Amino acid sequence: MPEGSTPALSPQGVPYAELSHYINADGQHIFSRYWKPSGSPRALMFIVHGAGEHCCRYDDLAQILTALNFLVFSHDHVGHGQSEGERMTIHDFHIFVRDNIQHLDLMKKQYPDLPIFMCGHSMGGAIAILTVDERPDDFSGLILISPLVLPSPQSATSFKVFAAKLLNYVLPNLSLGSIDPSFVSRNKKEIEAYTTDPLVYHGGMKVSFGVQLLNATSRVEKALPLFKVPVLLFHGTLDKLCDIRGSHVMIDTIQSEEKTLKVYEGAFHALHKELPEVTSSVFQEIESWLQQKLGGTGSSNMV
Ligand SMILES: O=C(c1ccc2nc(C3CCCCC3)oc2c1)N1CC(N2CCN(c3ncccn3)CC2)C1
Repeated sequence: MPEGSTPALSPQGVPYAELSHYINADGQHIFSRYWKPSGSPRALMFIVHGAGEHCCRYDDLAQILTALNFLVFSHDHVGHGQSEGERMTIHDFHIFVRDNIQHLDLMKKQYPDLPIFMCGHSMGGAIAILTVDERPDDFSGLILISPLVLPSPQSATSFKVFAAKLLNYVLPNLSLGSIDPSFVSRNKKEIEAYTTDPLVYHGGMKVSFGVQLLNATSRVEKALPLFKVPVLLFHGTLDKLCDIRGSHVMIDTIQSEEKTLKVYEGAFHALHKELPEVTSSVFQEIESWLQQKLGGTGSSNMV
């Protein structure tokens, strides 16, 4: 460290020298996380978290994947968790995709011969779709948990969309309010864990961020007709944040030979943080789909 210079600190005041991270194209420190299997890895899994949360919330899923000898990696998007950047603020949604591709290339360099899968939740699902769309040959499969493909009709009526786009010019930092976690999961323990997590952003979503999410849904819609990578999709019928119709549109539009949509009756948005019977089913489905991808042939079905 040159004399006199102060060490770069995370938003929580931890020196980045003590944290795994990479530096993105804008010179921002992006906190990264790695879960390594005990043996030599047979594949890589890139986990992409959603808006307001952070990658360490995916430890449960990562543990299951390392038991399958996956090396799991992820990072906190700019403006999230332990990464730099104004909280939940982005002027171009593509920055999330750009940073994803940078991390992907770092891991490809380190593990050039391993197949790579990606798993995204909610906004992270949109980021994952757009990342795979840019690098289709880099991925052996994509897993999506309640992805943001279409906004829910409640949160994005045409009046609200029009108002948000207009407001974005005059009051981009105006809060649209924050998510009620009880709308997102029926699991009281998970709701408590989320609401007390200091790395989660509990502030309201800014108008400018909501507009970027809308832009993302338009980009995703354009990407679907040419999408060919194998997909495993999960969606709850009572998702109030990301409309399940988006997953139906996706499964009907993509050209992937192997595509599966698992619908969970009565389940809310965060399927990986839902009632135990839902979350364990999702994790079991992920396990068997990956085992089949790495060992058997693919198939296409919807249940
Ligand atoms: O990525 C999202 C997210 C959040 C808000 C959104 N609003 C939209 C609309 C808004 C209008 C314009 C079009 C898009 O999409 C969103 C996606 N995430 C991750 C999810 N969080 C919710 C809270 N979580 C939670 N809550 C309770 C228990 C466990 N986890 C973690 C996951 C929400």
